[in-house]
Amino acid sequence: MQIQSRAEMIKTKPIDCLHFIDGKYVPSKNEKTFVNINPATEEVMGTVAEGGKEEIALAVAAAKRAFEGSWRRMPAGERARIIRRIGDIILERKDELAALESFDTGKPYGLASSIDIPRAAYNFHFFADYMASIGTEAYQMDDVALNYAIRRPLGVVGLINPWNLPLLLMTWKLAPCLAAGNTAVLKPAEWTPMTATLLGEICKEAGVPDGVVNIVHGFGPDSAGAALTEHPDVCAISFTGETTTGKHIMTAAAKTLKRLSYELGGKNPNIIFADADLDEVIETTIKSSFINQGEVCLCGSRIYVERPLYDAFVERFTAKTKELIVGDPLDPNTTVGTLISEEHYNRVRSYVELAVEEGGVIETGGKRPEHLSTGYYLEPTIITGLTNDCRVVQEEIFGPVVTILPFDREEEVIKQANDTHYGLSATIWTNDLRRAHRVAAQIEAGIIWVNTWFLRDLRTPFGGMKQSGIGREGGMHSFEFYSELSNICIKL
Ligand SMILES: O=C(O)C(=O)/C=C/C=C/O
Repeated sequence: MQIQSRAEMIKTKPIDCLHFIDGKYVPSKNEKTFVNINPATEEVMGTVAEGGKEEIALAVAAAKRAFEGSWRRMPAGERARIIRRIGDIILERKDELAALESFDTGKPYGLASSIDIPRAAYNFHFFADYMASIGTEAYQMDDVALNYAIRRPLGVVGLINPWNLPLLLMTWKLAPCLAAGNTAVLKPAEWTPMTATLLGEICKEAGVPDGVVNIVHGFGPDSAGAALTEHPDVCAISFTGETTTGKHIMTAAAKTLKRLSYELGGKNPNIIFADADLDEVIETTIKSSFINQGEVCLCGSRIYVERPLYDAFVERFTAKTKELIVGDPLDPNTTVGTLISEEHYNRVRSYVELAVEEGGVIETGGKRPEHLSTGYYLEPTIITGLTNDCRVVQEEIFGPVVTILPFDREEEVIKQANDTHYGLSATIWTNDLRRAHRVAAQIEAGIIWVNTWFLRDLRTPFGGMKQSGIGREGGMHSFEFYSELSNICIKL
């Protein structure tokens, strides 16, 4: 059955994407567009307006007007009600959004429907509630003076978003940005424009005033992305994506001294001690290795197993991996969909070839499934026999590819886990409570899970260290980024 005919079953069709500026859908001034490819069919499923300097200028001007207009003066309770309503409408349109997210990314429809879209709605619900509870600080200087801090919004904020969890990550930024009273210009990833486009009308329907949320499609360099990072009226940029792109944005933003929040790349260790519960480890490690085709910055792609458990783990994990179903993202039985694009597919494939050159053993996967001649499909891949200094163990692959290395001592695996210029997340499996705390405290990562993975409390600090990011978002940390504090000292 053709993939598109399954889409009929889901009753959603791909959409052409215009910019959303000042509350209206508009094409680029120069009418330029680019094509949107469905990664499962490799066919053009629509066109996308290609924005540049001009569209960014219009969007930032609209955001500035809206900021100076009603939005920043809106009572927090009213703003919270509108933000909560955005979450409600996302849930009302879940099936449509999940289908579009699956068309754009090639991820299984079931994953978009169960994780991506509900979490996008929750991002708004969480920050609508959280904003009511935040305070600031006050200090008495004996009977001489009283100090108290007030919190103000920044103004116009640029949000630059990745293609792996498009709506989840865009709303992870937009919700607190709005809750803090800012206005926003969003630049979706060029490969995933459709749910971002719908977010415009969803915000409008929820009561967001025109100009508060603006969406401009386009590319990075010499396009909408670059223009956003250079615009003098944009006072902050929150970016999720590759470390190299982050460095380019920092250079551009320096000229106007923009505040930056970065969640960048990762090459996350998954450390499994011999005392761990193997059934539990296997079940979760299948997810932390291959969910979303391994295209999650938090995936534990470097697996380290204590030697007594190594053979049993490799055998059981490989067998379980072979049971994963690679296929049509719209098929309810599919657990692994396509990679995002031909370019990314070739890049991930090249790492599998490199692994063999570096002496690795492909325990399973590494190829296009025979029965899938069209679409950017790659089998989940397990590689053993490498050493920690191999490029395949050091470099972010961002695909369904993991390496497994044995270790003998705690000190050794901590050293190996930290031997990377990344520092985003880590997973530790052990039932030894003291060891769990001791090892976690020594792993250089911003987010560390023990006996679980991707369990998210949105109040917690979220972000990476080293080359994996700058700053934290989540709970109060988001408000720290999306607002300014002023201390007022009153002489008594
Ligand atoms: O769970 C989150 O809030 C989040 O930011 C996930 C990021 C995943 C990136 O690939």
